[in-house]
Amino acid sequence: MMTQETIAAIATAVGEGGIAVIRVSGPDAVAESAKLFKSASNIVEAPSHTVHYGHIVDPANGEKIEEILLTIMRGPRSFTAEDVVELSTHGGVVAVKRVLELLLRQGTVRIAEPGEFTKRAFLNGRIDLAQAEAVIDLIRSKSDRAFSVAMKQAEGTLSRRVKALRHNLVELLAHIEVNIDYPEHDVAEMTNNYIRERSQEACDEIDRLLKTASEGKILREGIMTAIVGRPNVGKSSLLNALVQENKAIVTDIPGTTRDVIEEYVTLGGIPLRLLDTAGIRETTDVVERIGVERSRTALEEADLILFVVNASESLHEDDYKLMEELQGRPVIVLLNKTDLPVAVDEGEMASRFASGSIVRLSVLREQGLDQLEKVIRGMFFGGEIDSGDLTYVSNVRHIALLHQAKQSLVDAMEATDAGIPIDLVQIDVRTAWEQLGEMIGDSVSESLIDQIFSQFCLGK
Ligand SMILES: Nc1nc2c(c(=O)[nH]1)N(C=O)[C@@H](CNc1ccc(C(=O)N[C@@H](CCC(=O)O)C(=O)O)cc1)CN2
Ligand SMILES: Nc1nc2c(ncn2[C@@H]2O[C@H](COP(=O)(O)OP(=O)(O)OP(=O)(O)O)[C@@H](O)[C@H]2O)c(=O)[nH]1
Ligand SMILES: [Mg+2]
Repeated sequence: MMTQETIAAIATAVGEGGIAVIRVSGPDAVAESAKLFKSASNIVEAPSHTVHYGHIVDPANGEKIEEILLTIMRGPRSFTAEDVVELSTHGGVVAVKRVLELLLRQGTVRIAEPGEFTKRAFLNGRIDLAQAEAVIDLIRSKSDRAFSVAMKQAEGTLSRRVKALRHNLVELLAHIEVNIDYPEHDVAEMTNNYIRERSQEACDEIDRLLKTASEGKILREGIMTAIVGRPNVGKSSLLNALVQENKAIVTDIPGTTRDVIEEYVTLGGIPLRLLDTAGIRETTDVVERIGVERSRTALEEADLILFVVNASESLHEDDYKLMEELQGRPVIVLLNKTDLPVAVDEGEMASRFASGSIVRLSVLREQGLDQLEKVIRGMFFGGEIDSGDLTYVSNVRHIALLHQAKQSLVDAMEATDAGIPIDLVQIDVRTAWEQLGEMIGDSVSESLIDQIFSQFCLGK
């Protein structure tokens, strides 16, 4: 599906900068650029992957417009797998626009749609759909880790696992096919076992991929972590210690924090979206009561709750009330102020919460924060965040397809168990194979492709 039109766009962000780059791709990229380019080198003849110094000149009147560097990459060894020319102009909005206008004025070059360069890389078979989608994630990633994950996917790690899965399903399909053609009663049971085993294996791999989805979301957006507890136990002090800055006001007056304070912090490689909340207690103060309501909302929405208790006092009625609400939630109990004599009944806490989730802390002395970090890592990644192949399914489209493929395989296994003829079972397996294919862009509709690439920015 080779495209014939030549397209151009500004590839760098619009605004002031050192340089700006115009990218041109398509069969006329070199010839059309050459019409505007005055240089010691003849770029029509120049070899691929060479850079040339020269000027952009308006062919209408010979006026020198810009001093540029021009790069040639001939297809298929280019980003789009077509002939690509990049013109780097001086930064700033005016110069780059004038050069682009000159290129477009000639008639055969048109402005690219958002994502069209990457779309061509896909249509020309240089990358698959999952890789192309990762390019969007690359651009949007806001943390080093999210970037590394997207980079891996752009390199094809997810695609390889999906392809391996499909390869196994093709083998299974072939096996079933043989049995449809030569049905022998005594091998039927063996075939059924084989279908069950292979489908189960595929389901297990899909589950592993799906498990990475929630971890992937956490890596991109941070674990929503609410710091809760009754007033004056040291919640704001904890926030400040974790972000290593005095973001929240700390005083010894109960009810200091009135509104939810939000900060991002990376703890042992795990991004947290920390919410410091107003101490939860019954109160008649109107402002404080609104704050307490906001604390409750944060508590309800949190992925992780840091429940702070003042260990130097015995448990308070407000603590008991809160503990009731925390039942069944992902909680880490922080016994704070352990620099003071401990009065809280630790045995009682241990009977209410899993022992691994109780951490002794002194925010004042900065003690116990490393233990907190360990517990968080353990809870979310089984302590394995730094290892693994960095495959994270992040895209909602991929997640939906994985769920569908898994369901098709479950259908196949159930059909087998129910003694349904294997040519019908085969249909379910084939459906799973097709659904996985859609992840990497096998058999996807044109409108879906358009929709995916329209999310890109101009010039990508
Ligand atoms: N100037 C410039 N910088 C850029 C890009 C670009 O397009 N232009 N990229 C745009 O995103 C990124 C680099 N990505 C690229 C990926 C593949 C190919 C490419 O030409 N691949 C060919 C040839 C490889 C080779 O010569 O060995 C291929 O894979 O077939 C180029 C850029 C980041 N920096
Ligand atoms: N001794 C001791 N004091 C602490 C510790 N952590 C915090 N404090 C003190 O406890 C008091 C209350 O701290 P905050 O961080 O404001 O408490 P809070 O839970 O945010 O309180 P509210 O915002 O009112 O709900 C301050 O005087 C802190 O200095 C600790 O580990 N040990
Ligand atoms: Mg506070």
